[in-house]
Amino acid sequence: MARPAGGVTVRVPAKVNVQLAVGAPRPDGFHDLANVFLAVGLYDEITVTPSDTLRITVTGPDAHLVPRDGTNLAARAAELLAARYGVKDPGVHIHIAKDIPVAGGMAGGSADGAGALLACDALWGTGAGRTELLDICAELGSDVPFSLVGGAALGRGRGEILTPLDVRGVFHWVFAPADGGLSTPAVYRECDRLRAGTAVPEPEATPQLLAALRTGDPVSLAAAVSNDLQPAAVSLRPSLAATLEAGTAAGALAALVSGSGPTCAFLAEDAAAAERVAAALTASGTCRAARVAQGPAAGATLLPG
Ligand SMILES: C[C@@](CO)(OP(=O)(O)O)[C@H](O)COP(=O)(O)OP(=O)(O)OC[C@H]1O[C@@H](n2ccc(N)nc2=O)[C@H](O)[C@@H]1O
Ligand SMILES: Nc1ncnc2c1ncn2[C@@H]1O[C@H](COP(=O)(O)OP(=O)(O)O)[C@@H](O)[C@H]1O
Repeated sequence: MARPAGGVTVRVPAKVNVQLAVGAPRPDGFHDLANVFLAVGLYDEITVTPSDTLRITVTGPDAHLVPRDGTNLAARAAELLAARYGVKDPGVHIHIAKDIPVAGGMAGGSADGAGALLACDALWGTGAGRTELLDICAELGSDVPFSLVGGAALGRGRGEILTPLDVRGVFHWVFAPADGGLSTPAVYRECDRLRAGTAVPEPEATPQLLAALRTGDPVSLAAAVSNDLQPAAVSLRPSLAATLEAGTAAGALAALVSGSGPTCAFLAEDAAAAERVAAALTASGTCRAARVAQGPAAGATLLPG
């Protein structure tokens, strides 16, 4: 389906967590993190046009899995912005062209929240500054601020307190979405269950990982990636072990679960190696699909016209 005419369109990337260090549960139910985000070139496009009421439409392979009601993060973003700035006619048609796997650990819902916020700000001329937009993003969800800024960043707190990171060059990735998603709160609960009775250290980004990003060396990055949620995701979805193994056997430098999963992420030496890993994963039958993408990618971006 073509983009609805006469609107404002924003393109927003997915993310992979190259390190996800998870602390002990906090009294508010969240976990303190050292969350090293890398935005990657798989995108949702959010188009907003004036309408009498709030209306959501979605296209794309996973469209049927996306809520069309007020729980959609894009709808919540529009409502929060309108309430904060006293927008007189906040009716809006939000169209989501969805390419990011749903409930896949790649922050697709967060991308749509950040995208709708930026698009509505432009449509309504609210003139919210970067700080105000980031503040609304943090209210929408822990990962939403990163979807707005993109690139690479260290997320502290519950992931919403961002420090941009230097990255040299591009890293070549393969992403293997699974059939069916995993619930983020359920994966954090499983992580707590698996670690019950053990001392959980304060989460810290490792110097080796940050150095690997700065030098742009995929072999160094592969040696440093880690995800504390991976054992929990594999515990809830044991078939992920076969997907990870298939990517490693195909020559990936590193294989890890993306965030809370179930999408598996594979780091490759270069573009040609990524294509080979993707082909082998597709042929292995251990995942729904396999797609190459590069990171870092730019954050939420207004598209011309
Ligand atoms: C795991 C991560 C890694 O980047 O991403 P996904 O894999 O979901 O994409 C994030 O921490 C997901 O962030 P996000 O999806 O924005 O979570 P939120 O809406 O803020 O929170 C949903 C639920 O996840 C749990 N949660 C989230 C963040 C955090 N630091 N600690 C938590 O325990 C809580 O149970 C919370 O109620
Ligand atoms: N715009 C949206 N796109 C996808 N899912 C959304 C959206 N808004 C709310 N959700 C809800 O958020 C859940 C998590 O979706 P998503 O952000 O894609 O995954 P993850 O948190 O694993 O990165 C979905 O199962 C869905 O119920």
